[in-house]
Amino acid sequence: MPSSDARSGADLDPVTRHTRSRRDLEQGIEQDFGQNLSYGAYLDLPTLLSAQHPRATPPQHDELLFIIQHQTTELWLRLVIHELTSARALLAADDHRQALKRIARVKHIQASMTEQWSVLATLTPSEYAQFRAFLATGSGFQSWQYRAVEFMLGNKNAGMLPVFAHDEEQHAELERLLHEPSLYDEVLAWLARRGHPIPQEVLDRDVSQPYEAHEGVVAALSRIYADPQEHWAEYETAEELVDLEDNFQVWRFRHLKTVERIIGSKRGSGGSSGVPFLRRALELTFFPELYDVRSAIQDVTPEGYHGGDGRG
Ligand code: HEM
Ligand SMILES: N[C@@H](CC(=O)c1ccccc1NC=O)C(=O)O
Repeated sequence: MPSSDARSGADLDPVTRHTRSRRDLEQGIEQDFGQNLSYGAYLDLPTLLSAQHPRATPPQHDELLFIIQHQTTELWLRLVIHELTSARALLAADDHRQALKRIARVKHIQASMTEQWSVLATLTPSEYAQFRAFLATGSGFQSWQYRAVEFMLGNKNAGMLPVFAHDEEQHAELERLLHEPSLYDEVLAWLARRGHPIPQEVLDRDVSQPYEAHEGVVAALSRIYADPQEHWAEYETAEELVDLEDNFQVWRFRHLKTVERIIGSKRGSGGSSGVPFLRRALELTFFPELYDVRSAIQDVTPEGYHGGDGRG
């Protein structure tokens, strides 16, 4: 009589479909980790899993959620920076195909980061109030990786640097990114190299300054959007950037709504007005002309159409 495990297939050899003995199983599984690199060592889990330090006294059950939510976001941001750094370099080397591959991955990471807000949304205002005071003046304002991503995408704001003055390395890294071309600067330079009429003053701009929209860029993009088939690489790249910005805004919006339901209209621990400050950030745009071009696209009208109420 076969065991119920064997009947369900759980203990069958996947190749021979014969029942595996306990000894077979034990032989197949690596048990001597003295010589080989183990799972935990490769991933440095001892470091990762000993990096959660709740501060509230008496201890509060929900503080671990708060810490892990931030740490997972910071891990994803680390990968976003890695991918965007590569995407920018690939574009500078005229390899837009590989750059798009990097951007595709960033879009999936963003989706995951956004989805993750639902975990934090299980934190009620009463639960957060039990440990909020222990966070003192800590705030997302001080996330240098977040600021790095903002700079890389093109939201250059030198006013954010003093926040990192206490950490020489982080400050220097952000200062470096501030003076490097953003992803958008690289895309515009790439378009120019492909023969699109990007104004010289845009190509020569001081990249450490906030980007300002230029009519000449809207005109260049209008040609691309008027004939996608003819300019497919440029058109596809432009739409990928719009996806990136769209995803970023959805993340910002979910942050805002989560904050709203947890602290209401309290001021932020980082010194801002809180929800009104986060709401203003929704008006920021990384790639202004990619939105402007949308209103410049001519609607195709049916033959013989002379305007009116849509009934011809
Ligand atoms: C209970 C949860 C949270 C609350 C109440 C909250 C609240 C706030 C507030 C009020 C601000 C404005 C700055 C300030 O005055 O502090 C802010 C900024 C920020 N928060 Fe959060 N936050 C929460 C969770 C998170 C999480 C999980 C992350 C992920 C890393 C995060 C990342 C950020 C970032 C990056 C900023 C700066 C945004 C910018 O400069 O545009 N926050 N947060
Ligand atoms: N700004 C939040 C505090 C906060 O969220 C926070 C505190 C310490 C470390 C990270 C934080 N996350 C994001 O802003 C608040 O005002 O409650």
